[in-house]
Amino acid sequence: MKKLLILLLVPLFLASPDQKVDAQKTNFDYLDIYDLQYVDDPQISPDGNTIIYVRHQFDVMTDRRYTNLWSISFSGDNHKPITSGKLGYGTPVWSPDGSRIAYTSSEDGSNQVFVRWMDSGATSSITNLTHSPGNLQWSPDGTQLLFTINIPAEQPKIANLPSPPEGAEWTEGATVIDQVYYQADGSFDTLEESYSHIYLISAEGGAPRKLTDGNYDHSSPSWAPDGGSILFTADRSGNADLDPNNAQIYEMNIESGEMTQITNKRGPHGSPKISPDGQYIAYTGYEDQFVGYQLTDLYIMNRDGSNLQKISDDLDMDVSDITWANDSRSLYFRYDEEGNSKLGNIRLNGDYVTVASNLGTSSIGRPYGGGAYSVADNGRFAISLGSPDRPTELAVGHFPTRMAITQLTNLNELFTESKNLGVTTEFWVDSSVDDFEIHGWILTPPDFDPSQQYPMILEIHGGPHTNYGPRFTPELQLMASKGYVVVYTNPRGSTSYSTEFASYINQNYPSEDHNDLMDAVDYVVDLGYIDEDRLYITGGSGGGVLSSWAIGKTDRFAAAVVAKPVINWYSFVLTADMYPFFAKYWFTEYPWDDPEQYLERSPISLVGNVTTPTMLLVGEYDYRTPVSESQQYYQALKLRGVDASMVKISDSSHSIASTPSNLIRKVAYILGWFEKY
Ligand SMILES: CC(=O)N[C@@H](C)C(=O)N[C@@H](C)C(=O)O
Repeated sequence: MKKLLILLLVPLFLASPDQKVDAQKTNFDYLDIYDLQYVDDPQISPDGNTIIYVRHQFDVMTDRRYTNLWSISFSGDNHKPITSGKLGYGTPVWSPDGSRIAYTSSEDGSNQVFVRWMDSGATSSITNLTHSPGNLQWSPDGTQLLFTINIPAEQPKIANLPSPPEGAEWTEGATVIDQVYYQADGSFDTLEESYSHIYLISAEGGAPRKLTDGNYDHSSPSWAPDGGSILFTADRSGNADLDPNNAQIYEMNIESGEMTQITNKRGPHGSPKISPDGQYIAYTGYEDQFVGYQLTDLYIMNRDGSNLQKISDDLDMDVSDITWANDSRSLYFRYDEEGNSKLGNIRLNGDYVTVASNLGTSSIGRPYGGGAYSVADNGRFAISLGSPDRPTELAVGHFPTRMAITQLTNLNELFTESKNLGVTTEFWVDSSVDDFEIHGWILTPPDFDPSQQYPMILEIHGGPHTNYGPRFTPELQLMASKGYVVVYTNPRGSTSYSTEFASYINQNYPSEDHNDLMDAVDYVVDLGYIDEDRLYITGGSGGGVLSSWAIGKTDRFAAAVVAKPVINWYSFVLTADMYPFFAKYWFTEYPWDDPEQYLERSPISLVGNVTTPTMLLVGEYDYRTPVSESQQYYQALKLRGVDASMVKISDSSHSIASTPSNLIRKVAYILGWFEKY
């Protein structure tokens, strides 16, 4: 695999000239993050003439991300705002005739559905909801909209408490928890028990009609082309919480409310969509094997569920975000291939082609995959276009004629013109343990000169079933701008290569993924410009697992920052927010039945070897890899007399990069720790 590519790339890399810095430009610095602008969720009109997209910006005074809707024609003219201000406007959807858009906004204080008439600009909120709407879907005739909201269930009452005397100041009280999911990373408060339901509302407003019932979650609603019924997914078994990953597809007749279950195989059945000719249902998913990673495939079947066929056999990469082509003969889909996020088109016989590459996200953190697209009836499409050198912009193209993909926006032109950035170079390295080849990237500092010696940071991704790629990453650019060579890779377990590569670490994590990381370090060190006394290691979440595992195996790193790690799988599955999934899919037994299985792959089992000065870094409200994981490692290191510190980031969930100031803190503490050693 990839031998030829290595031969081509390595000499190219070795021959690369010094990176010249422009004296007129300054290096990318912490506060520059607030100047970045990102394009997201581009929605092309049904006639392909206009694109509405969501523009992300950051406010340095409130430290918040705000979003507005902008409009631009397919030719790139007439670029103008639809909304303005420092609030949240998002999820735009065109009505089928292109005369209106629906979107959600918090401009009235709480999130509501809005409709805008495109010719006059008249805009109105059409809901008065007490909970945030999502998944807006126009009916085919444009008269109605579907949406979902989370409705709280009745809360338990265990104690009959006396009321405090008039004027008394008692403490707050108690939080009563009796549901399986009582915390979710990103929500700082304890969760109320709630269920997602589908609603229907007239596109001109009025009282919404609740279509679904019961204590079950209902997701991904979509219309049948005749408007008479809808599809959605739900796990109505009554045991969805403890037995996750098992959503089935249902069809509901809108008039009668009658519901038919269409699928029955155990496993996730995601995003069902009926073909425009009404003949087929397409969905993404798999038949559950109860393992940490399984490939998400694309299936089609008849409307009644018969003649089920997997059509993505040739792809061997996860399929997401499917959209039927207008002629019902193919589907557009998103996938990641070798660390590159792409838009594809697949015919019903399984033949597929890449329509566009380098899709980008609006993340200011690390270089994870993702991206968004939409396609008009005539094959014109809009994508969020990424690049290693700038934030995500808007681009358009046409399928199947394959007109050149044209970047329409340049929101960051002045930024990129005034900044010296690090340069990203790809490499592949042979695994030292088997036949896999490991893909990675080197981000060199703006003034890089290969005849000099540089400190190097190995930065490791989490998931573990995700991928990094040559994408714009403010987090790692900040490290490069401070003079570090930053190396990041996709060790085995990463997605976007093959099922064999991603599933290698099923119930086997960490394992040879550690060797892959060390092979990448050896490769870059051998290039001759790394000061081996200044090798550093960091990584977050799954990357926290692998960085703490690494310092238990080797003392080659001068210092480590283990960010939001899992240190002890036993405690992790009993404290993490998604514990039913982790316990059932990442391990074969519960921890009390087989503690050995948990301990042997826990970084805490290697802490007795660690001599590397180590900082732990975690968000104070991280409910995915809870603070107690970092504490265990910190306390063990202290007991052993190893240099250690622990940084708890205030007001932060697992997604430290979701607030600019917290991302800045994360990088500054990492670099501060490395500078000490
Ligand atoms: C499935 C999941 O949430 N895994 C976490 C342990 C993780 O590694 N998250 C990654 C994506 C991160 O970088 O936060």
